[in-house]
Amino acid sequence: MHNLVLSVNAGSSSLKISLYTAQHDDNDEPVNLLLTSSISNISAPPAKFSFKSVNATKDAEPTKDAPVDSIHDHASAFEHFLDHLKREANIDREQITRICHRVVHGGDYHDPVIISDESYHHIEKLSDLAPLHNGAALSVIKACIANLPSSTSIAFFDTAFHRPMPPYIANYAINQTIARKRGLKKYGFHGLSYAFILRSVARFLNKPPDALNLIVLHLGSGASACAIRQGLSLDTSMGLTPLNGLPGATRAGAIDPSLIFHYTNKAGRITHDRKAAIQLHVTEAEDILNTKSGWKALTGTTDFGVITEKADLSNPNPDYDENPHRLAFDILVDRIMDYVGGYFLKLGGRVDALVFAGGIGERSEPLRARIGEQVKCLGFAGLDGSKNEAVDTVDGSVVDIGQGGSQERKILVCRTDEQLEMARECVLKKEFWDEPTP
Ligand SMILES: Nc1ncnc2c1ncn2[C@@H]1O[C@H](COP(=O)(O)OP(=O)(O)O)[C@@H](O)[C@H]1O
Ligand SMILES: CC(=O)OP(=O)(O)O
Ligand SMILES: [Mg+2]
Repeated sequence: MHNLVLSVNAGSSSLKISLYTAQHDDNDEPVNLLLTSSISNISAPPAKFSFKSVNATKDAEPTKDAPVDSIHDHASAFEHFLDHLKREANIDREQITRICHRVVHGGDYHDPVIISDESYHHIEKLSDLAPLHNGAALSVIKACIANLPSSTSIAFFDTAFHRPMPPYIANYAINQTIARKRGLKKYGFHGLSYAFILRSVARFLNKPPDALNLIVLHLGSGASACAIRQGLSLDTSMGLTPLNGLPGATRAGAIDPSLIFHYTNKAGRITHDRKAAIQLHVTEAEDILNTKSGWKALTGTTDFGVITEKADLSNPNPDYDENPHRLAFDILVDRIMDYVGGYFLKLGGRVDALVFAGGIGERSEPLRARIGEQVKCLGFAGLDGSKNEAVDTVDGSVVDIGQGGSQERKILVCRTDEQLEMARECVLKKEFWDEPTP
């Protein structure tokens, strides 16, 4: 076996890894999955390690959510994965010829690029604009260069999907000379996920992607919404950085920008994390809003599953001082409504589907139920309760949870897979296979 493609997704709290064989001669699917691994809770230790070979009995026993004390960041998570791969899965590292890396902020890079000194430094320079992400991805890229020297690392960018956003949506109402000089505009993120979702929903609905209008909610540790018009990103809730828009595990989401100067008088001081693999130059305010806010600040947990359990959702008159979990839940529902309502209007009401994705979107049945109820006023038929409960029992990447079978506006769940999106594109792009590996 040779020509294996490893695909690595450094999220803010997780590292998700898949290994595929490249299938250049197969017209149907360019890749074939061999194994998946994920390390979650990286920012809320102990990290949890999972590993599953497609051919589990032959290769290795699956591992699920095993706590690992030695994992404290993305680089140590990746090293743990490599050790496991060597010990348990009987896979020779030399066979891995291409490694795809999800890089959240690409700035003005749109197409995927092979990692070179130049592209590495481009990504490094953007680290301050994605403080929870670019440095983490670079630490994994470094580990690949050290541990898998014969493979080619390729960066794929979350920002690329949002390139078609019209200027009146992507630009802020600030001085445009300064904005252009410094690249201060809305970039948008979770683009690899939105690309996967668009492709999967198009196949599910049997329509070409460029005929689809969607409102997609990618709700994970970082959460964002996206309006897709005729297969192109029209608007998205994250901005210059992944901080804006919906709140997340440790992120505040959109706030009045003046708030930071009232929150702390040290707002502008530059903070330094001496342990960080890449030195960041972010202010105290950015650090607070990125790492000490969101669900963690409101409730003490970053796990939205725990928040949902403790939210006492059947209580119609919650006491928010007594129950911060309910406050967190209701804040998320409220902010989602802002985007769903706004995007519905921007799409002129022509919406083929509302799609839930990401760790929360795929697993939180109560959150989907609440949103499903609220969007009825927009002409959605509402959720089918039993389909909503049974999502985990249905195979495939897309599940219809709406009432009836033929609604005009569907409500769907999509099991998003950024690793697969990158690996497919890697195999389909001839340029990544023409050059001999270094
Ligand atoms: N059963 C559940 N119900 C609601 N939320 C869940 C559940 N299980 C996991 N989650 C949430 O999913 C989040 C992880 O989402 P994911 O998209 O995998 O994260 P990342 O942004 O790191 O890629 C966790 O932080 C947790 O809050
Ligand atoms: C962009 C972003 O926030 O990604 P994640 O949700 O994976 O942290
Ligand atoms: Mg993610």
